[in-house]
Amino acid sequence: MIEIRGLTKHAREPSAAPILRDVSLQVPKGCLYGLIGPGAAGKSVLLKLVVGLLRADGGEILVEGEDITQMSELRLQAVRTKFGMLFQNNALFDHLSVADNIAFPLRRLFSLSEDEVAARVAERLACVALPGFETRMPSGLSGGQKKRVGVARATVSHASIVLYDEPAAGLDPVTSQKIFDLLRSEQRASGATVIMVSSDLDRLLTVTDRVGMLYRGQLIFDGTTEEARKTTEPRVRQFVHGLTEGPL
Ligand SMILES: Nc1ncnc2c1ncn2[C@@H]1O[C@H](COP(=O)(O)OP(=O)(O)OP(=O)(O)O)[C@@H](O)[C@H]1O
Repeated sequence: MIEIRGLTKHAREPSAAPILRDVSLQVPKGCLYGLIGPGAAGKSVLLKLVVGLLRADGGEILVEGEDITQMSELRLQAVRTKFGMLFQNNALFDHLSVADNIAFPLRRLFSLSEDEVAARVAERLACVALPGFETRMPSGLSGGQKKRVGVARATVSHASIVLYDEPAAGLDPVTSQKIFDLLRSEQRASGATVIMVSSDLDRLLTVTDRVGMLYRGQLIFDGTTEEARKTTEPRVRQFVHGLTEGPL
């Protein structure tokens, strides 16, 4: 369970509007939560605050009951073992093989034998339909394959919370749908709590349980996927249905 209360993040320039303003939402345990909103609404910043990569200027972020906004870096590192994350633009390490990329969080956060690491990597590669790709280098992979390696890395430590930032950006429609289906089946199998940012609303909403919409740093909608589809809130309705006419 992730509970965000009154979260505020100021912009670097004091005169600019805050990046996030008094955002409160709950992501229940085992929920796949879709975070939507126009560009620069604050979605990526919210994910970075939840994982403690950025510090909040106000409010609380309770991760399984513990407020991470007040934690020391040392304590945060321990809490990060609960997290898996797929960043925007894959963020694979180009100088590391596929296997070393996937093993990275395992080696950093846990003390496992190399045999155990290799077994976990092979199992993850099979799950993302890339069996035997261990020794390949990221530069030799297609965009969709890189995303799948990213999914393997985000889920290799069996994290109870997984954050995905634009997991299918830049992929063709069929590959995108396969990535979303993969993320959904991973989430069902693991029971993880997931927050997913995506601008591919048509596909995102086929896999989410709940949806939140950020607009200019404020949460203007929080509800089930069904409620998001049926809402009469003009900005949310326009965004969810991709309408050209409306207040946005
Ligand atoms: N590390 C940071 N420190 C300060 N400001 C930041 C940081 N990262 C992003 N911003 C600013 O915060 C605002 C929100 O950015 P964010 O990346 O969260 O938007 P987003 O909703 O994810 O947009 P997009 O869909 O375009 O990726 C932007 O104005 C951006 O310039």
